[in-house]
Amino acid sequence: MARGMNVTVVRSKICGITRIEDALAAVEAGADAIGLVFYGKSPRAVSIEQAAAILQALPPFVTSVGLFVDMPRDQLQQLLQRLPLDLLQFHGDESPADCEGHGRPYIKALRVRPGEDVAAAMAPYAGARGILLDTFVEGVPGGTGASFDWSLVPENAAKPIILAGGLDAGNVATAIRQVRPYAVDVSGGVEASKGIKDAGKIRAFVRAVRDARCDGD
Ligand SMILES: O=C(O)c1ccccc1NCC(=O)[C@H](O)[C@H](O)COP(=O)(O)O
Repeated sequence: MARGMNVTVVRSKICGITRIEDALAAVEAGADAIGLVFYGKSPRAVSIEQAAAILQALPPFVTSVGLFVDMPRDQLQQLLQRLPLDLLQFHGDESPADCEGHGRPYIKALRVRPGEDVAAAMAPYAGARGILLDTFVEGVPGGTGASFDWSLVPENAAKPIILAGGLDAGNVATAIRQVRPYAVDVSGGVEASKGIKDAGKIRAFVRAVRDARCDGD
């Protein structure tokens, strides 16, 4: 039983996309979603204009995810008037109320500390479509390239779990077998340099996700 849902195919999101060519490489590799970072301190941040061009270039049936870190509500709502993002990912200290009321579904990212009670941390976000579990690094809200203790992921999570943090083509199959997530998410593990994706690494990652087999499958 995958955490949160009983899926036979684990979905994948390629995050930190900054170029149309990288978005299309993710789509061609079979990724299910792409992530666009609207957090200015990240080397993967995109402008509204960059994001609009990337979204315009996407073919159908690929979910576009906007990533935010404690963005003021009015600024977020102005951005959403200009960008047809399918899903919002809140990666900061947003309360459930901060995540609601934008007219878009959302996922909440939780950064997992050693020994964290993840089920308790998830509980307030009943309105989320899913919970992204990432690695806690002091002062770095996301894109750390570091993994966390996957044994901390609750067995019967109340929401679909998206596993993130330090994944790459070399470890994602092990992560899937251990955690059995609804989906996986990667940024640094498919890059040539910060914000510049490597199409070959993207293909290898998605292939490794597709080839991963859970016990009993
Ligand atoms: O990717 C970033 O630079 C980033 C910056 C600030 C907030 C979130 C960010 N990324 C969010 C993601 O969903 C990443 O894919 C996730 O943190 C995993 O990153 P990585 O460990 O590099 O695969």
